[in-house]
Amino acid sequence: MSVSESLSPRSSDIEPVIPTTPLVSFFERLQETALNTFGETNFDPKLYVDLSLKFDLPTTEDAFVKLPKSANGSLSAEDLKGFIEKYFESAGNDMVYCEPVDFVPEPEGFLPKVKNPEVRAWALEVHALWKSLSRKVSDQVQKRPELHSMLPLPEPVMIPGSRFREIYYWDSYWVIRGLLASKMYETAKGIVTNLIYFIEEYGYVLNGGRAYYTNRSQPPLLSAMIYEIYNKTDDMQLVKKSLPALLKEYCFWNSDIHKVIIQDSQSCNHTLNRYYAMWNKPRPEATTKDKKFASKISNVSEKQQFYRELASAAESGWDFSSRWMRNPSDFSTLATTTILPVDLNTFILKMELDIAFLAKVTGDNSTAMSFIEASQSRLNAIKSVFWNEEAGQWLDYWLNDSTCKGCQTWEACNQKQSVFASNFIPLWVESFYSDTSLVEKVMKSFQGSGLLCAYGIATSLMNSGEQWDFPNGWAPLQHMIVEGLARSGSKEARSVAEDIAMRWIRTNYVAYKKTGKMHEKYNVEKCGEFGGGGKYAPQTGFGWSNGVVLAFLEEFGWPQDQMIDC
Ligand SMILES: OC[C@H]1O[C@H](O[C@H]2O[C@H](CO)[C@@H](O)[C@H](O)[C@H]2O)[C@H](O)[C@@H](O)[C@@H]1O
Repeated sequence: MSVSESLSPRSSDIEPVIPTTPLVSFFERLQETALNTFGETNFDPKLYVDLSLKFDLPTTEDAFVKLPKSANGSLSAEDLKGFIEKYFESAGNDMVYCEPVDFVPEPEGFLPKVKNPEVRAWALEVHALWKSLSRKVSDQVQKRPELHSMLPLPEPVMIPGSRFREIYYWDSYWVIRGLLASKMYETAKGIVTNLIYFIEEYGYVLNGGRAYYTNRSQPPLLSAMIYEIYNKTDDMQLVKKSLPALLKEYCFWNSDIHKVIIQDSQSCNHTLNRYYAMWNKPRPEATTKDKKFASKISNVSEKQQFYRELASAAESGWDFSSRWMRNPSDFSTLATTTILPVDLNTFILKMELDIAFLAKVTGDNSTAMSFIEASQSRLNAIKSVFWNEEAGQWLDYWLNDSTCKGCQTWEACNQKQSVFASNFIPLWVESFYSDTSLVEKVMKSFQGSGLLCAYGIATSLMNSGEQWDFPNGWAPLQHMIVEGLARSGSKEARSVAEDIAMRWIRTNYVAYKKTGKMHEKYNVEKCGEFGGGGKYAPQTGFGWSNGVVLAFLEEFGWPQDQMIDC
């Protein structure tokens, strides 16, 4: 029996939906009323699901239904504003600022390779941003959780910033990489403790720390966080505490809904994974928008499926992208659950390798062996299903349908021929470095792909208007590709990596000087310009961008007389 078969719970429910709380349902009603009353201008639906109640839910609902309505059922903006002020705490009040225990303005041994004084001064400013992003869940949430969508957590968190006022799963990996460069090991461990707490409570790491994020996860990088922290701190206690949680998380990703079997041309079966949210309704943080996107779908089960595709795209972290659409100009053709994604399977390969490593250091050789075997099977699967020799890239694989009963036969035409940054993510994992001709081929393919722009790596080649597409560049994608090239063992690849890191640092620096802020995403065609598109206004702060700048400066440094302006 394989490691995933022996660990995986067999769910009989193939279309699972995790129920939401009465509070979140009420917030959704409030959100819809707010849109109808205040109008579209500057409307952010997430604001309404991030409020806290001042009184209990029945009292608040009672006051809500008693609000005076005109003949056509509408409320006055003044009445609704007054109601919100009287009955709710503002969004963000459920977290309090908290000074990180291990923050010092200039840590000893901070970024030793950064010699240029201007770059060093800026890096210290970015380092200081940890103070503005550090929060602790308020005591009010711990005392009366039923009044809040914020979930209680044992340790402080780093929020991404702006409208993202809670912890996020995959963002935390790059936050932690930055914290390690900032020598803030205790803060990094606290973040991991929170994510482990999610696994203990829910069986997996939630998309984020809110009651409306309990129906899906995000790209699984917890093992990678623990691996990085252990390498810097040798903290065996942390490893021992995390292993049971990692095994549980591994089961979650290998549950029936996430698992797909593909039979290759040699009749060999491969198990791979996909994103699959346990939700078939509008995402509460975007109910008003999701209903609008679904408005032209009249069939009830097709509508439910569309909502599942939306939530599954959110689970992928790439919400939203032409990558998940059958027809990139029609958002209602989202088909996330019909795709086996290259990056998700790379993350699970990394999880297998990390668990094997962490089990070995605790002396648990039998777990280590099983996970080495699991990683070898996945390597074969990645090669057989995703690798495309002609392109020199790993391509997402489109399933024949999303039901995934039994196994599907591999067909070359099901590899998606479009170029996405995710096609190069496997190079982030060391398993591929021993094949020097493969590294060379992938590097050449990347250089000729069109993704490498003047100020970083574009997410795709298509300008669909979605945020996970051209011309946006995202910190996590820059980091994984740069780190993969830099560690691959090829000298040339390392110098390509350094060049990309410098382009990215430059544009982050110039944007910071212009706006005073670090941004969630950047426009890789224009120096110092932040990204746009998508379904919400561009955000600042910003956890993963700060983390990647610090990690790049740690790895490559910045020479004394190298200019940083564009
Ligand atoms: O509210 C819309 C979506 O917001 C999140 O996604 C985006 O921000 C996250 C935090 O930086 C990031 O992890 C994700 O990659 C972004 O696309 C949230 O994760 C989504 O679930 C949510 O629908």
